[in-house]
Amino acid sequence: MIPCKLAFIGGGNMARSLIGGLIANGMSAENIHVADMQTATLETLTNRYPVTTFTSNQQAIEGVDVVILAVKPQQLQDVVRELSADWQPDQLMISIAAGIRIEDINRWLGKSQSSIVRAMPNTPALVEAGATALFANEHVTHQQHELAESILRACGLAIWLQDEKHMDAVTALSGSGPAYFFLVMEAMEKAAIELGLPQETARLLCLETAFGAAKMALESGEPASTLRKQVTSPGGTTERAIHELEDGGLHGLFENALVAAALRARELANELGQDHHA
Ligand SMILES: NC(=O)C1=CN([C@@H]2O[C@H](COP(=O)(O)OP(=O)(O)OC[C@H]3O[C@@H](n4cnc5c(N)ncnc54)[C@H](OP(=O)(O)O)[C@@H]3O)[C@@H](O)[C@H]2O)C=CC1
Ligand SMILES: O=C(O)[C@@H]1CCC=N1
Repeated sequence: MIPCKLAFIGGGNMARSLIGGLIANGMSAENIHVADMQTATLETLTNRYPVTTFTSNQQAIEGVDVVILAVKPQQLQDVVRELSADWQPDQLMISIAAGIRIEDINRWLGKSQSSIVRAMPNTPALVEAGATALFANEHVTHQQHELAESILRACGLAIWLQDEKHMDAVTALSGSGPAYFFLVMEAMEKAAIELGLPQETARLLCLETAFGAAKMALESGEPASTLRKQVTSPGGTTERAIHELEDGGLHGLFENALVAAALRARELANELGQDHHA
């Protein structure tokens, strides 16, 4: 059980995943408020979960302990400024927006000593297999620290960062990461279908293989390189396939991809961290 009342501002993809994970983990939907400007988005949510919905952000945060900002980075400044008037000193704000720094959120909120956590979750939170990194400012109390961790841990792994500057790399790795694996799945399935497998057979074998590889890497504790070598018989089939992937520049591609994502997070912070109301 998570002992708090929680409001999501923004009821889109990531909020939906976190809400699904929290409810699957025993959080009472009664304690979850969700605000969004789109009634259709709210309806999609209430069709699945009996959460309380609002079209007013101010009303949604009334009486809650924790507010999770789940709007796009481009919408964050307006939302934080809007919440400022009604913000209570004992409330905890958790921003999941890519890039945006705590110091900017704090300035937009305009209060001294506000408790703010930055978190970078990912969509597998929906099935309680998420991975989230968190960073707290100095005003977050021990109890709020535990609360933030318990909320994100309900959705999977939750780990604290020692330095906020690591958040951009986390965003590039695990925030965006599910999309990379989904892309690899798409590519592998397509190639298997081209080799003649029926679509459903290709899909199931591909997904179980991805799941099995991740489970084995987690449970064995062996480095991925060791596990890869165990599959790669000298002169065998895997060796040929890996040769193709490495020849095609797989390592360099991932390096470029993660650098590009982290740079985009920094760009978002620099573009959007400016005060457009100043
Ligand atoms: N998707 C992901 O995998 C991850 C996303 N994030 C972060 O989570 C945040 C949300 O992303 P995501 O869920 O994908 O985005 P979505 O666009 O799916 O969700 C955001 C929701 O907020 C609504 N919204 C816009 N403005 C307001 C407002 N002023 N008040 C209330 N609601 C508003 C949007 O409505 P409308 O569509 O009309 O604008 C939309 O329904 C982003 O900051 C992103 O960086 C972090 C980790 C992973
Ligand atoms: O693509 C994005 O910007 C967000 C942040 C991490 C995952 N999705």
